Amino acid sequence: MASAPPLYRIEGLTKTYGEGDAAVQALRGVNLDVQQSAMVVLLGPSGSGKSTFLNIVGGLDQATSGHVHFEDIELTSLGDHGLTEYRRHHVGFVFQFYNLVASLTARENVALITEIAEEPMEPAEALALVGLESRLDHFPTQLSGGEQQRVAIARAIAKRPKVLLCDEPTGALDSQTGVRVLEALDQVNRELGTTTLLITHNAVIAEMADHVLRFADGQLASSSPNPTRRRPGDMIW
Ligand SMILES: Nc1ncnc2c1ncn2[C@@H]1O[C@H](COP(=O)(O)OP(=O)(O)OP(=O)(O)O)[C@@H](O)[C@H]1O
Repeated sequence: MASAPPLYRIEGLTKTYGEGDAAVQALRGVNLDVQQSAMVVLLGPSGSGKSTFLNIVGGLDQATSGHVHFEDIELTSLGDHGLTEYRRHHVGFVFQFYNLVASLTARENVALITEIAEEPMEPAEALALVGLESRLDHFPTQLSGGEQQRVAIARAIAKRPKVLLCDEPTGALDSQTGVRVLEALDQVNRELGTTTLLITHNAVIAEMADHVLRFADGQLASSSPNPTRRRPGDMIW
């Protein structure tokens, strides 16, 4: 049986910030296919281009040259309106800081997104998927950092995006709390098949990936499948 086509096909991607003497080449020609439903972990030193790459793939930033094909859409040919539509329909984001609305409960924070989505999950269902079924009516200040991050994940996946892009989602958390957050991402990837790209500085986290990308100096230094994908709870920090 033929394998499914990749979700993303990325060719010759470059990004230069600024001009002349001040120009910074953040990406210098990245070529990559991302398979449907994969859990992909991105590693690399600070400044190697990971966030720039994720921001372009997520339609938050424009490439300088090259192509990003998402299914039959070529992101690099879209203007601001097209990129906004792409993000709205297909992409969920999780960042290091959770950006929850302090005056709203967990359920209400998730509902903010489901109100504008086409076929969203019930907020309670999204929160149950990340293990927060008993925290629906808690406010952010009544939740731990890890629980707040799991609300942010529920909010990102409640619109059933094809892709979940996570930039240092455990960066502000201790390792035990971080593992619970990674378990939530692992669960979402396995149950919903949401293709997930996750940036981290912690190389151990690569053990939960199907595929590991290592960035160095704006290029992909390596792109390798992981022989055994571990559950986050089985990873040793
Ligand atoms: N908006 C910007 N304007 C100018 N330069 C930028 C901008 N964003 C990123 N850069 C530069 O591009 C390069 C790549 O940055 P990027 O944030 O993608 O790296 P990173 O691998 O995600 O780093 P970190 O792990 O520290 O987040 C760096 O040299 C950075 O200083």
